Amino acid sequence: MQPVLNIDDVKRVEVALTREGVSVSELMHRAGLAAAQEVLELGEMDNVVVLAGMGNNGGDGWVAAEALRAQGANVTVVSPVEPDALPGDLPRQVAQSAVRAGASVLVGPSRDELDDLLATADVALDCMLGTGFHGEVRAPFDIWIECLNASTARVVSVDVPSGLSAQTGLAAEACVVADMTVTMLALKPGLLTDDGRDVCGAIVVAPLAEQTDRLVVDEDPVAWRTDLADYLEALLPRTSAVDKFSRGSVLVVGGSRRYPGAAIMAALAAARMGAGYVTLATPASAAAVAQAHLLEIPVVPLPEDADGTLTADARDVVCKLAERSSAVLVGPGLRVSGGTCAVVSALLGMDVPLVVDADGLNCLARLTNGALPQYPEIIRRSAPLVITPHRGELARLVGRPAGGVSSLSDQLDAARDIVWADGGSELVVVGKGTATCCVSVERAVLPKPGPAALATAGSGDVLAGMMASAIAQRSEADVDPALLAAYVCEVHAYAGTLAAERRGSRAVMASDIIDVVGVASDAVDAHVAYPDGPAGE
Ligand SMILES: NC(=O)C1=CN([C@@H]2O[C@H](COP(=O)(O)OP(=O)(O)OC[C@H]3O[C@@H](n4cnc5c(N)ncnc54)[C@H](OP(=O)(O)O)[C@@H]3O)[C@@H](O)[C@H]2O)[C@@H](O)CC1
Ligand SMILES: [K+]
Repeated sequence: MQPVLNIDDVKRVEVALTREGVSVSELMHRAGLAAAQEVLELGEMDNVVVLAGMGNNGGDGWVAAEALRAQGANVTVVSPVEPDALPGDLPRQVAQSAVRAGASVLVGPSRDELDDLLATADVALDCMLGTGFHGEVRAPFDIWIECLNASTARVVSVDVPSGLSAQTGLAAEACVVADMTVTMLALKPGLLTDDGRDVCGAIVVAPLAEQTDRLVVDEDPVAWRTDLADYLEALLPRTSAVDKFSRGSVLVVGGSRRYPGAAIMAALAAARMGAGYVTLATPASAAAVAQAHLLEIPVVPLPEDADGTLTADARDVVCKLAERSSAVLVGPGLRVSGGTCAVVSALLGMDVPLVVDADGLNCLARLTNGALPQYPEIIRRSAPLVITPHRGELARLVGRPAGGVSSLSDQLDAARDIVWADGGSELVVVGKGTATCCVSVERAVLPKPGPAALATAGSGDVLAGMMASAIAQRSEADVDPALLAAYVCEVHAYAGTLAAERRGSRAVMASDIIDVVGVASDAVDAHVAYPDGPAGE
């Protein structure tokens, strides 16, 4: 797994490195050399343009320029001011050194001059703005970014694409779209989520010092990005010695007269993820339509009110069914009412692994007055509990205003508020977004995010069904619950990719994802188990 650090923690690592004798000047040299090395590895890169800003990100660029010049490249550095006029000591010194080494400098070019220069470039190094960037991009960098994005040069961004917040992943109006980002010391959350996913290109981490790994871990990384090999312990069992019950049984509690579909999709996804036996319990007036869609899955009708929503009387039947299940999912299509809240509350009180999704989460928000971290006893239990909120649901659960969870960083913060208040190892918060985090009290795990095709109605219901299925199949196993949840997200993401290949990237519907869950999990498992084998290539 690769550690992900908040920007403030990256700065602390920088300070810790200086305490261990690696100066900021030395770090800047190593950063520039690391960027130059990546450029050299691209191959025939004779003409290089370096767009340098005024801070240390620019300093990295001047060092890279000198190193590439030493390798025989034609290097032109574009700077807003003369090298001697750079305000920071370090950037000024490395700029003066690059000039002495023969790098050409173009100061304050017009748009046409910059366009002409970039037209001759094989590669452009983006060193305008790094982690010190804030607000909207000011001149001249806004214009430089436009020219760069319009050019045909390969673009390598140093540390972070200029214009992107490395913390939030939100891009300013002007933001470099890179082919590659060489980021210093560790991954940052903003590179992995939201606009960051579209503008970073391939991400290479340059550790800069042998002490870095240790010092990064000392800073308690805000998250860990998984590699496929990390999932080995999370793989679902594949043995011939099974019957339908030993493969895990899942109870899905969901649906309403108005929304029968969500629960149907969750039940189907649970079956496709490998549970041997799935039961759907749904309000009586949704049961007939559900049964018509579910040939292999029994549907149990439950007491309902005049709106076709569960009443509190449903609790007894649900709890009896839950006792016989290896895992329960509650929420998809449920709606929020006194009756549904009573059912969710009863399930939380049981000793059965439980996944709470969608309206199950909205019931949980209502049961805790929109302040779940203040009522940890409601979710504290001995059996596993996985809650799967998207950003809006997560905001409601922790009492933030609408839109109050708007980045991966926010997702991680809000999820931590919940798991730390709970304090137990049974709880995982799967915070869904353009990057999904699986957060337990132990750590936060980031699975590889899926394609935009997954952002479609019902996709979350499918994930929730898959999650309950995986937990049912691993109920006896001692596996890190955040890792198991991340594995399920990874399979869901790959199923989205397969569905997009089959249907077209904008045409995927949730049922297309369900259809390929089985082949997606086979493929992910093969990659995990045999990373170098034919399936892993
Ligand atoms: N951490 C590490 O270990 C290492 C870090 N290293 C490198 O240091 C970088 C961080 O350097 P940094 O702190 O000097 O900030 P940086 O990104 O160059 O930006 C500051 C400049 O940008 C300007 N500026 C800001 N906002 C702006 C806007 N909206 N529009 C326009 N301008 C704006 C700001 O101007 P000001 O706001 O001060 O007027 C100032 O001039 C980091 O990303 C990495 O590359 C490596 O060298 C070694 C190891
Ligand atoms: K940059």
